[in-house]
Amino acid sequence: MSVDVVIPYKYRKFLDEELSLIKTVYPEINEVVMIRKPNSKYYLTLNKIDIVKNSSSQKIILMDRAKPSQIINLMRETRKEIIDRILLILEIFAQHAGSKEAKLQIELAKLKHQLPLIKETIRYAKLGELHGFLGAGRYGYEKYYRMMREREARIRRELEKLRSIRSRRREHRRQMGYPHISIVGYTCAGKTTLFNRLTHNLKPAGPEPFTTLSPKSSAIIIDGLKMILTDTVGFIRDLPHEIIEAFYATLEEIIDSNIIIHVIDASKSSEAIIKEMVETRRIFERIGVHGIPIIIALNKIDLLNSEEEIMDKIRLVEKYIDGNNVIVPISAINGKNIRYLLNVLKEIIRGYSIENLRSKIWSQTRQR
Ligand SMILES: Nc1nc2c(ncn2[C@@H]2O[C@H](COP(=O)(O)OP(=O)(O)OP(=O)(O)O)[C@@H](O)[C@H]2O)c(=O)[nH]1
Repeated sequence: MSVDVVIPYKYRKFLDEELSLIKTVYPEINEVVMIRKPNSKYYLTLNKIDIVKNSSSQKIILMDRAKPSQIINLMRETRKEIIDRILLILEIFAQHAGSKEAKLQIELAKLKHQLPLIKETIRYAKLGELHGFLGAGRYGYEKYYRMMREREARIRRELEKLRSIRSRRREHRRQMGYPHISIVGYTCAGKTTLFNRLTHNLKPAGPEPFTTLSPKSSAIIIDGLKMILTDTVGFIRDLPHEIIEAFYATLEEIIDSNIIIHVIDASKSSEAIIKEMVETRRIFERIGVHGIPIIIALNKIDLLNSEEEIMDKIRLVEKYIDGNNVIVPISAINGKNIRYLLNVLKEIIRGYSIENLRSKIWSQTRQR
């Protein structure tokens, strides 16, 4: 099924990234419409409405947040289904949801996101403004709304139960005294590939975003030192706060880590890398990551053309880190520098200071 895409002008620099997100669910994109200033009633301006109205697609992907009233008006005007950016991300999550917890979290986020829209639909129905398309009747919507609220309460209770089981499991791990390492980073940075390399596990790793949805942990032993490694869900630029909240249990693991491995795709442009560093820091602040040593795994160096290019990327990232961070350039796919990475992990766990480590790594990197 082909779709039309509406992208606010502010995202023009990330057009490729936004389109690749969409393509993971809807491979066939028909029209791409850029919007400078949304129309207060329809979100789209009237001449842009004509473009999507006359296209052959049945759905419009609106890569922004729109008011419920704007969505309903646009649906009425175009007679097409509207999927906004949050719903799209939830659809991508749903494609990869493995655990029961992840599935419930997605459903909860979806319900929470749709409730205001249903409420607005009821308001319109009460005003008698929804004839024909969307005009399923006020009582139908009210019943649906009540059902959704009940389902929401049930999911919350279930999630609470699952969360406490998981925190008991974490507590157990802590009591066993094993250090906990979380692998975090943007979607498609190579987290799962690195996790697989470090644990020799076989987990799905693919070019499409969000291959990892529920936290997966595995024990690894480096020179007799046992530690627990966890692969986490991928971050996304402008991650909607509704999703942060819904995925709190997943991200919770990060706060409890002794060390964080932040995987960055070094083959991206400098601008994209800086944006990701800044955004990741914001996410860390939001979920309460403080004082945890962070290893920046500058991944995919096999895609860079020369040692100089690798050094350039290291220098770039260095400008955005603090004293608690150390950079290790790696290739998760061919294993380059993985031994360095393991050594750094080991040294941090043994109490080696990041400052000392940093100069050691630098000299090793230069000698390669
Ligand atoms: N060239 C190259 N490709 C890599 C490397 N590491 C990962 N990839 C590729 O990058 C893509 C994404 O890798 P994943 O490991 O699934 O990425 P992820 O960060 O776990 O992604 P999400 O689960 O979506 O958050 C896959 O096609 C990998 O094969 C690397 O070191 N070099």
